Amino acid sequence: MKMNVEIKEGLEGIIACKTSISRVDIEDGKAVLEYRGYNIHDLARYSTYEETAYLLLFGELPTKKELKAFEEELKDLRDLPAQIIGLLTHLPPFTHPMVVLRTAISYLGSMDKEKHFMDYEHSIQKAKSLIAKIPTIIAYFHRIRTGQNLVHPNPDLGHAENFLYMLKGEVPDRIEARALDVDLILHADHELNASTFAARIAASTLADMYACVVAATGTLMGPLHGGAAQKVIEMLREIAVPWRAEEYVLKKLERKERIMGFGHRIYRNVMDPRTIELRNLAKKLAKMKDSKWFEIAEEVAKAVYKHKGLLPNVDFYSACVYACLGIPDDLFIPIFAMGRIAGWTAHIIEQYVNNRLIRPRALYIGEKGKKYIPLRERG
Ligand SMILES: CC(=O)SCCNC(=O)CCNC(=O)[C@H](O)C(C)(C)COP(=O)(O)OP(=O)(O)OC[C@H]1O[C@@H](n2cnc3c(N)ncnc32)[C@H](O)[C@@H]1OP(=O)(O)O
Ligand SMILES: O=C([O-])CC(=O)C(=O)O
Repeated sequence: MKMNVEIKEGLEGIIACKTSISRVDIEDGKAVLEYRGYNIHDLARYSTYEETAYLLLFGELPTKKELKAFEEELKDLRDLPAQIIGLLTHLPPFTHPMVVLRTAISYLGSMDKEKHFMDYEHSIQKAKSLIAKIPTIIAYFHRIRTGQNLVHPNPDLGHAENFLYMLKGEVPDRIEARALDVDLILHADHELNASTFAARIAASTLADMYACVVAATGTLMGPLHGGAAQKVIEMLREIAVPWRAEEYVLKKLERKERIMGFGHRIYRNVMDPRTIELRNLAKKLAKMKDSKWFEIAEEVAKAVYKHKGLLPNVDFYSACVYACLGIPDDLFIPIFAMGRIAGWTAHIIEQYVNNRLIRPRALYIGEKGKKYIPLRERG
């Protein structure tokens, strides 16, 4: 390969596939995010997670009848096979819940005799099952590791509301349930982010859907991607009071350390549209719960902008939302996955339908043509 070939480190700006699932663009200096052509602000205002998941999977908003049927199907698929509950009780209680999720999804795959069927109907069925079961895996593991009885899914409750109910053992109030619902809508898809790309790479080899979702789950966990949300709350806890925020930020920047929840590959100098919605949610919840997290977060955001010119990303205010909802820190990334599963599965299906193996090239920069010296002569 020629040495003057241009390499885009981190594949920045490279168009790697076509998609009709979500669109991220900068138009007239403002960021636009649409799912299947619908603006994220409209979806956050009027939709539910179930409706948004339907939209991502099927490409159109459902009719009332279609939505009802979809919601009922998800409810029917919520509970876990006994083997998965067994797995959750056997994993060490200190296991990170993201590792638990990855392992449980892999186990679900081992139990699905039809996992190798990649046609549209089978794929949609697996997607529905994963969307329905991921909240139960997260909530059950949390109850098991904290020595509490399992709270089984409640068919009278919607997706987000039921998750909070299974996690905490009581039906959440309407505002809290809606806050999580909106958060899940906002996390449901984001074009070719790292975890979705990982899922599509796996799908391009015709790996089964569980294998693709395991690849995505492992990728989401990294702190430069979804893992940042947990790091954000750890940072806010360390700062503890709003007046310490600027000093904390300055010290981090002096040490050339990254401040979690800031910066984005696409939204360089424009606000991530999801951040606008999540900031409003975090503000409202902080007021309602008399929580300090929003106030500290605001001071951090001001300081990071003043000293580095960076804007908060989706992980920043979502961390405040989860903290105000009383969700344990290490469940922040699994909740991201609980939202993103709709996007991951839609992308896996899109990849299956129009597949070509994803296999880019690398420019070799190591030594060449070296003479092999047998071990006995190497000393
Ligand atoms: C759901 C999501 O995945 S959203 C992203 C979640 N991740 C985080 O919040 C982790 C913190 N953020 C980051 O590490 C980065 O901004 C990323 C990984 C999101 C994007 O990275 P890239 O697109 O590769 O940006 P890149 O690394 O080129 O950064 C450009 C400049 O901004 C700086 N920068 C970017 N993010 C940060 C940050 N969070 N804190 C401090 N400096 C930062 C870089 O050091 C670099 O500065 P320089 O030009 O002075 O060297
Ligand atoms: O798109 C990205 O690179 C990261 C992101 O915001 C997401 O996955 O939601």
